[in-house]
Amino acid sequence: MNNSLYQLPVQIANPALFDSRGFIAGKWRYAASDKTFPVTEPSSGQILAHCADFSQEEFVEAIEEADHGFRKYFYQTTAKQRSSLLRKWNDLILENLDDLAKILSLENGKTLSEAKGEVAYAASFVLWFAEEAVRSYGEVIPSSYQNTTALTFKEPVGVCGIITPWNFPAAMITRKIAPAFAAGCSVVIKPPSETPFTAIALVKLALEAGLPPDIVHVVPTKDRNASLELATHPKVKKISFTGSTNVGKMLTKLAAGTMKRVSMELGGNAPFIVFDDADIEKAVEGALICKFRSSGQTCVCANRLYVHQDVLEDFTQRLIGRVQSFKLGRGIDEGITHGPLVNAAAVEKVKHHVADAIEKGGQLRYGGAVPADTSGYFYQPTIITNANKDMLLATDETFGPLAAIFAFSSEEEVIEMANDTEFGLAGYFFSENINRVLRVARRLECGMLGVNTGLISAVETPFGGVKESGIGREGSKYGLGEYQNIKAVTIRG
Ligand SMILES: NC(=O)c1ccc[n+]([C@@H]2O[C@H](COP(=O)([O-])OP(=O)(O)OC[C@H]3O[C@@H](n4cnc5c(N)ncnc54)[C@H](O)[C@@H]3O)[C@@H](O)[C@H]2O)c1
Ligand SMILES: O=CCCC(=O)O
Repeated sequence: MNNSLYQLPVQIANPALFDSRGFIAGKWRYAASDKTFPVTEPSSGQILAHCADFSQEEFVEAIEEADHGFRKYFYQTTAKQRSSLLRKWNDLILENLDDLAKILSLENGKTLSEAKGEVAYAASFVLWFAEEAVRSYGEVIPSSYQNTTALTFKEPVGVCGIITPWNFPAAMITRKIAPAFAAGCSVVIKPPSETPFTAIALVKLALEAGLPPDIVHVVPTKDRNASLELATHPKVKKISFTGSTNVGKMLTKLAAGTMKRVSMELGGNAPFIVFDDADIEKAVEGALICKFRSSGQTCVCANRLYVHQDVLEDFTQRLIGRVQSFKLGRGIDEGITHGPLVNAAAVEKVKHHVADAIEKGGQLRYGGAVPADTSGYFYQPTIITNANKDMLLATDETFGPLAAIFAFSSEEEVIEMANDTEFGLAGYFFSENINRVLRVARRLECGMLGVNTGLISAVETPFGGVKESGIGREGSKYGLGEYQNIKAVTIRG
């Protein structure tokens, strides 16, 4: 029998990549209890496969083994050795890009071209941190004591607990574990239960690249309490989480019990501002990317579109014109531009936000319903104007294909509206006036800003938020330091 409890509904060149087992203590295995959980294909609502469902005891086993592997030898590997393993892993990901993208598209629902883009994006973190690994320098500090030298060493933090969301099943994992390996850490990964198979496939390739078996563990589970071991076990020295703000806060509180390092990449509520001096065509292009990418299910998706009253109708008409050409359908099928939402609850949330907005005075300009002829978790791309701050969508991340357009009349007013949120992940604005660009860029409260673009994600750019959108930065030259401790060494004589 295939290692998966089901066969994939499409052919892949390397069938061994699709596996429903976890990898703990050097072995691919099912849970000791034989428990599994179903994983659904969002495009059809049908079960894709069942995945091994591990217990708290199995998390403890993985953590202890990861600690052992870290101490035994990974800590002592050279940066060059780790860099070369990461390079091999990057090559294998790219060689298997088509297969990984198919697995990802099936379990997540995103289109095959989006899935291929994500796998390439995921690989870019592996290559980046292969390069960073060998350029991680300590310092010599001028000491204030006579005849004394002060130095810093950068050391791996140790075992890292990794918890990631379903919306980027590949990239959210590599953005964490590539810098962890580059620094010399070991990892225990709890992949999202909606999309565990991409993570499992990536770990298979990491092992094939030569990463030592006892420093990488992937432990799927549907039992949230079991995975909390990653936030409480004293041998875990760092927890790196991407997901919703509420869960991030809960994990941070638990991690405080043993003073773990934390990286928290949390929810957003991105403002997207179109000033009256903007290039409207550019703004529409930006909105298509950052509102409707992955059907609105990215943490950096625009959630509130603020458009100056003088250009509002022009912008809205042009946006409707472009959205009309979207082709909704099964992500993996040819010609589809937009896939489904992840599950029925996600569809219900969009429905609820749309109904609430209409009840509070919003004007439905496009979409606004579940398409009649689909069986999966679909919702039409939807555009609502006359949005206001009392609507749920003003404060709560919709995480779906709903573009809510608010009118504004002055720069001062829109900055206040944009900053009126506890979140601060991404923001976007469009203006052709350089003075305004610099002024507004300084005043918007967020970790990442797109100016005259809807595309901000790239390996070299620090990814992360302010306010309740998180702690820490991923990717870029800052990402490696999140997995390192700085040790100060003062030498007399
Ligand atoms: N800032 C970023 O980089 C970033 C990136 C992607 C997604 N996100 C955010 O993630 C959210 C969407 O993802 P989601 O719905 O998977 O988030 P989520 O918080 O529900 O789940 C994220 C992960 O945490 C696990 N989890 C959920 N509840 C848990 C609990 N009580 N105990 C232990 N583990 C638990 C999930 O199984 C999953 O692996 C959005 O808010 C989005 O903005 C942020
Ligand atoms: O969903 C959030 C992460 C997506 C990205 O890195 O662009």
